[in-house]
Amino acid sequence: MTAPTLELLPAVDVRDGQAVRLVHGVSGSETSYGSPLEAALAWQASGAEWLHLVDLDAAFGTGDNRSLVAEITRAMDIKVELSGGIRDDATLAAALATGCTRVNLGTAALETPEWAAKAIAEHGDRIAIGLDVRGTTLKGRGWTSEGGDLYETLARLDSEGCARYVVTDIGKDGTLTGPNLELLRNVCAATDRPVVASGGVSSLDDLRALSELVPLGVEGAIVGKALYAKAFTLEEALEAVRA
Ligand SMILES: O=C(O)c1ccccc1NCC(=O)[C@H](O)[C@H](O)COP(=O)(O)O
Repeated sequence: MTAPTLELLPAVDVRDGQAVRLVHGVSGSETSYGSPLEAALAWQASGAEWLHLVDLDAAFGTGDNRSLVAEITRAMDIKVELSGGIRDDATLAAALATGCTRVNLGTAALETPEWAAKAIAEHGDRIAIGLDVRGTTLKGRGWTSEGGDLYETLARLDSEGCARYVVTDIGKDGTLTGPNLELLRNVCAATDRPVVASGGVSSLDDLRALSELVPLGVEGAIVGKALYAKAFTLEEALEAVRA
């Protein structure tokens, strides 16, 4: 039997209707890359099986791009993971109604844990929890507010039946400095649920290093800046994780 390959999730982060990249997730640090729909379609045409689609305005509380994000999700033939500002019944219902494969809850898991637990119980595998950390401290509200200890929260979410975690080292995000492999190893040691790695991928070697963590529980990797900066193509990335 062949070992599973690392899933790749090219990212489209949307701010004010544009595809952007941030550095360390800081509002105002964005570089614009034009139409998010065109970016999403381009990743799909390049062979992506997943799209990681983030509404940054909803995450930061500076408005939202919900109708655009829904339009992009509906235009995709591939699986879509939706993130950003999904924090209550209305935003969760709207996100799930787009037909996305799953949604990421971040802030809600920290600020309204009972609501997040209910969402996990009701929607199972369609809910992933985004664990966005500096060191081992979780961050919410577009990574601006403190949200407690990573490992305590992970234990709580495991006990509530969370299906999957998306783990971002904010210090690495958008910096092209390589993923935090130690953090990912530690998270995989603390949970038996699959982990999607996010933040910092800069090279095909980074993707090969993440592939080596698949047996530990790393299921996928979100890739943003490296693709937009043309450090490699998505086709090359897909080939590298297959090899
Ligand atoms: O995902 C969120 O909800 C979010 C909220 C606030 C700021 C950033 C957010 N997400 C960013 C991403 O998911 C990035 O696209 C991803 O980590 C890729 O990082 P990189 O490859 O380093 O560009």
